[in-house]
Amino acid sequence: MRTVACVGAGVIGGGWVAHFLARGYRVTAWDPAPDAERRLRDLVDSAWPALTRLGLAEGASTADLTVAPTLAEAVAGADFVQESAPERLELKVDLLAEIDAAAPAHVVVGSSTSGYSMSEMQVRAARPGRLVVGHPFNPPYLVPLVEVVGGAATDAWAVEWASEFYRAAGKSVITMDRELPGFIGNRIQEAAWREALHMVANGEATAEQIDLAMTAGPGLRWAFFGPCLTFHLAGGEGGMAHMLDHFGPSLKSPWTRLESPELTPELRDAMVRETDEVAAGRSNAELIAQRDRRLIAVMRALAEVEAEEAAEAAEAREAEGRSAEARAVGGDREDRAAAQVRA
Ligand SMILES: NC(=O)C1=CN([C@@H]2O[C@H](COP(=O)(O)OP(=O)(O)OC[C@H]3O[C@@H](n4cnc5c(N)ncnc54)[C@H](O)[C@@H]3O)[C@@H](O)[C@H]2O)C=CC1
Ligand SMILES: C[N+](C)(C)CC(=O)CC(=O)[O-]
Repeated sequence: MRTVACVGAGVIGGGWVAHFLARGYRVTAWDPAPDAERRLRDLVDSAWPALTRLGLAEGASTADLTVAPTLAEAVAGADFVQESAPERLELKVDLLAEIDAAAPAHVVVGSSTSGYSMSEMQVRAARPGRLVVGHPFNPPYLVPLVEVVGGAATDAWAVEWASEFYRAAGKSVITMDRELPGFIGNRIQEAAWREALHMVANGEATAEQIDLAMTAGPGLRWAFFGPCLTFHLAGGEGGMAHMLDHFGPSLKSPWTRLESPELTPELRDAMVRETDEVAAGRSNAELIAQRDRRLIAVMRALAEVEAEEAAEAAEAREAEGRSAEARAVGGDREDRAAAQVRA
């Protein structure tokens, strides 16, 4: 497994390219946009310092990227294909059929779609059995999660194979056993996003307040405990059961407005204007560099704490082993003494 083809090389496709290169794969990319190669190489170059800080696979190099002139040439020698074209159903349906026709017959194809089901997308492919969803999170070269799920016509082996491959390529994989609109991660974050849009639409909160509410509040905890474990602790000694009995009824209060708000031109403009204020003049490149440094800082801090916990657990196991041994030796001595008394 050496070569990955990335079809579509925008924000996500380019992020996948950077990830696979950093993991030591050869990558062939294809994107029909005239300026795609320049954009892709810029993205890889801007991601590389973060990836280098995080640790590259042996021999990993940006020189292992080839931008192919055609889709067929990009996928011809691939061991895996990752599709990251625009989120338009018709486009995905046609493109996946084209990839399927051009890629070697045994090769699995993953789609980065953030919402369509593979059942909807695989309908024109001649060999739909090898098509899976592999939904990443931005930027795919740093955020580990990939949600893997097949469609009605996907073979079980392809889902298994893709999950194993992503894992071997350094990702945290959720293999889903059924299709779920929006998968899991987006179901959760879109709920928060709908609430944010409602609050801006109603003039109840600004983009700045919403971002601070998340980064200084729940977001900080969600980096290591998810919403379930976090709320388990909110129930004190009674845990999740007390938490649900205590706060469950308030879920039906008018706090939440989970129907989507009307995305009026006014709401759209307010979101754009207020988010620009939050960005406070920082360019996209500056924001990406800040985001990547912060993500790495959080990942490093967590890795450090996990290593300390693992060392403490190993020490505790060793101490337990030593005292079990001491008890066994003591018991042995007592048995011998008792035998002498009996004799
Ligand atoms: N942007 C995000 O945060 C995330 C996006 N995704 C998914 O990733 C996919 C790509 O989204 P983005 O990278 O954000 O979009 P994007 O607009 O940044 O990139 C799409 C790229 O596809 C290229 N393209 C256009 N037509 C194409 C075709 N027929 N074949 C191949 N490439 C073509 C475009 O030139 C462009 O470079 C979508 O399915 C999206 O839902 C998944 C997770 C997160
Ligand atoms: C905005 N989005 C729905 C395309 C986001 C995702 O799908 C995942 C992410 O990176 O947050």
